[in-house]
Amino acid sequence: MNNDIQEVLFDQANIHDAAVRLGQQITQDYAGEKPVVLSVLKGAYLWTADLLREVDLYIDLEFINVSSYHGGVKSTDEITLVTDIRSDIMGRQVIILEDIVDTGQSLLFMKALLAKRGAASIKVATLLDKKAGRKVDIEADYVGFNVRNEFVVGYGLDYKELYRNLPYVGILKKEVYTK
Ligand SMILES: O=P(O)(O)OC[C@H]1O[C@H](OP(=O)(O)OP(=O)(O)O)[C@H](O)[C@@H]1O
Ligand code: HPA
Ligand SMILES: [Mg+2]
Repeated sequence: MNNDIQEVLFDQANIHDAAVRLGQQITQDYAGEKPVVLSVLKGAYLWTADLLREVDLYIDLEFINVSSYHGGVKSTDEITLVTDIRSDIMGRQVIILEDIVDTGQSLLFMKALLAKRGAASIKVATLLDKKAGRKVDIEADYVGFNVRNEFVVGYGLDYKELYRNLPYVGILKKEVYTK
């Protein structure tokens, strides 16, 4: 599996530093509040575990599963709500946890859904921000790292459902998905 990686961009130590930095910011920004944290499956599973252990707040943790890439390297431009949340978010402060914001379409879909359901505020904490990939005008509030316009895998991010268990984020060799 490691042989399919062209370059390691962020290792475990880098990611831990980002979790500490963002965890402290979120703890300060939401002091005295009890936000709902919405983790976006599957990609955000490791980021959720690492970031939230650096957040010193009472939080409600919820999971939502939206899918756009369906395993490939390109957004299908069609967002599917695979599993919805069960709790009522009316009047709540919501923090969405993403592994990556790329075209921005998944995020736009979720923000619209949460706004329609009456969330009081919606912010986004993403490990990776691929600004060059954007197709819609949307930004994350908390960003671990900016990433260049390459297809990356690892630490939750997949290609054909594989590589999510790599302990780092790296660029997938092009030959893996062009052959
Ligand atoms: O900004 P976008 O272009 O919408 O891309 C970002 C989203 O796409 C990926 O999810 P994917 O659809 O691959 O589902 P997964 O998390 O289960 O892999 C990623 O985990 C983000 O949720
Ligand atoms: O670069 C990426 N890698 C894996 N999944 C993704 N989903 C959006 N962008 C990416
Ligand atoms: Mg994916």
